[in-house]
Parts: sequence; C-alpha cells; structure tokens
Amino acid sequence: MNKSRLTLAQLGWRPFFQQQLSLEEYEDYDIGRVVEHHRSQVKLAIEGGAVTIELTHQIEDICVGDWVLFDQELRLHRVLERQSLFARKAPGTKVDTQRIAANIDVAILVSSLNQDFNLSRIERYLVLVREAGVEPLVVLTKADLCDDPQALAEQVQQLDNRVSVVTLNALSNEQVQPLSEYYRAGDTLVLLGSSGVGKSTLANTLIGETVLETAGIREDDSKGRHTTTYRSLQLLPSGGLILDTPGMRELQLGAAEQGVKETFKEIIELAERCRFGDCSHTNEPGCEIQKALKLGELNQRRFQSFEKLMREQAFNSATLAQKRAKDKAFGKMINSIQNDSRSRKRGK
Ligand SMILES: Nc1nc2c(ncn2[C@@H]2O[C@H](COP(=O)(O)OP(=O)(O)OP(=O)(O)O)[C@@H](O)[C@H]2O)c(=O)[nH]1
Ligand SMILES: [Zn+2]
Repeated sequence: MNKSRLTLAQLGWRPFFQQQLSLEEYEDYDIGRVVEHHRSQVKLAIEGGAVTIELTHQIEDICVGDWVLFDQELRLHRVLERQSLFARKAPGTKVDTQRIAANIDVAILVSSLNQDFNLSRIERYLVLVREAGVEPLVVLTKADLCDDPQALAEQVQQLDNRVSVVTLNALSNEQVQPLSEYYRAGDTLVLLGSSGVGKSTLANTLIGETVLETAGIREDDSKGRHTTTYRSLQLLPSGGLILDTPGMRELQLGAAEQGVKETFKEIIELAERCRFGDCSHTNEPGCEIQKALKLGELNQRRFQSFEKLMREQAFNSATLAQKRAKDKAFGKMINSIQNDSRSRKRGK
C-alpha cells in the first residue's frame, strides 16, 4: 500500500471533524492527524504525506490520534474536538491524567491465554474502554499454547455478553485476518494490554506486507530515540488504521465512574434494588448484592473487582480534582504577584 497517496478519509477524517471548521479555517489552514507525539514536536499524517510540527508550550493538551489545523509556517492552530479519548492516571505517585489516544473507533483488548490470563485485568481495561465510549473487542492470544482456549473465552464472555471475544494465534495470518469484520475502512483501532501479550505481533500480522515499510519509517524518524517509547498510527491493508501502544506496566484509572458502572451493569442493577439507598452491601437487611452472592448468582471475585475499581477511580478523581483546584489557585496567586509588581514598577 502506498502511504503517500492516503486521503483524509483513509486517515479517519469524518463529518464530525469537518463540521468543526469555519469557512476561514477551511481556507487558511491545513488538516493533519497526530501519528507521533514527542516531547517538543508532533508528526502529522496529512493528505498525501507527513509533516513534523514543533510544539509551543500553549498546546500541551494534544495526543496521538488528534486532528489538528496548522498554517503554512507549520505552526499549530488548534486541536479539534475529539470523538473519543483514552486516558488513565499517570503511572507512579504523580497526580496527573495521561492521555493515551484520541478518536478511536475500536479498542482491541489483548490478553494472552497463558499464566497471564486474568479476568480482573480484563475488567480493568473494559472500564477504560467504556469510559472512553468506545466499543471493545477482546482478543485472547497464544491460543496455540493453551489446552482449552474456548473455556477461557467463555469466562470472558460471562463478564459481558455484549462484548465480542476472539481467541487466536497472533502469529497466524489465517487466524488474524477475520478480525477485519470488526472494523471498517477509515476506522481507527487501538491495541491495549499488558506487556508481552502479543500486541505488536498482532499488529504486524494485521499490517502484513507493509510491516517493513513501517519499520523503515520508525527507524529514520527515531534519531536515537527508543522506538518503543512512542506510539504510532499505521495503515492496515483493509483500510483501517492501527495504533500500537507500548505495553502498560500499570493501568490506574482516573475518573471513570461511568466506565465502571457500564462494565459492572448487573451489580449496579442489583444495588438499585437494595432496601436502603445508601446500602454498603455488607450486612444490611434487604441487600440484594449479599443475597446474590449467597445464591451464587454473583461471584465474589467480580464483586471485589467492582469495589476495587470503584474505590480506585473515586480516589484518583478526587486527587485529580484537588490538584486542578490547587493549580488554579497557584496560577491566580502568580498572576496577582505579577500584576502587583507591574503596578509597582509603573509607580501606581
Ligand atoms: N505462540 C504464540 N506466541 C505469541 C503469540 N502472540 C505473541 N507471541 C509471542 O509473544 C512474545 C511477545 O509478543 P509481543 O507482540 O512483543 O507483545 P506486546 O504485547 O507487543 O509486548 P510490549 O511491546 O512489551 O507491549 C513474542 O515473542 C511473540 O512472538 C501467539 O498468539 N502465539
Ligand atoms: Zn446492598
């Protein structure tokens, strides 16, 4: 596939983005999609090619997958409103939100069918995907190394019967190609999952023949940077775009109440039927959750997973809100100090 002849539509341009442009903007600016995000520059895929744009400090709120407008001097004009956004709490103790990818249509949750298989981790990723308002597709890799892939696939299916679950060997072209029925030309896919589960392998098999070209592009653009530390959008032969993310050692949820509620829908429905509106689901009479746990209609693992993710997102969203408030107050203080000193200099 010849990358230099890509149209905007092939890059994922949609009416949703087109509608955000004023006539002046349409005439005066060029349109690009962020395919790589480095510390001080972004690489954009544009109609018929690519450009690199230096970032000024004003626009730090930008991430891979974003649509942007830029001028003839290669200055960024603005980032267009997003159709979807994946974000998590920044890893470690730092209190911050980290944007992973924007304008995604299909999220492929990759998990392997070996010792690494873990339902609670899959639930954690489902929350992230639901929070972003994107459809999840669960792909269970290393089926060739597993005695009974179907049994594990069913366990995943039981988490949510609305989710599609596929088991495969990511190295097998024949097994990977049918995934194309889950996306359309111009759709952007993202691969999410822990390190080593087979995301890059799956991406390479999906990309097929263009893989060498991809490697070339990464190489000559990396300038000594470690190639796996940035994300990149690549074109699939069937017309979709794929975004490979580096394996996440740690996926901590930021504010994701809606995502948790959607992922654990049946638990929310039970809780709504508890006798007390503020039921803690521990020992209250008329607690539907305790009842379901006793009857075996709800399993303990799933309930604990729900409680853990709910607490985590509540805690992190509270600290994020506090930080934002603090930053704002600090900004105001700096402004007033600067204003004071300016006034003094002017002798007022
Ligand atoms: N047998 C078998 N091996 C696989 C399969 N999928 C991936 N592998 C192997 O698993 C190893 C890790 O795969 P990667 O594709 O690098 O995993 P990743 O998720 O991209 O890992 P990070 O880049 O660290 O995030 C490689 O040696 C792959 O060849 C599979 O379905 N079957
Ligand atoms: Zn209850």
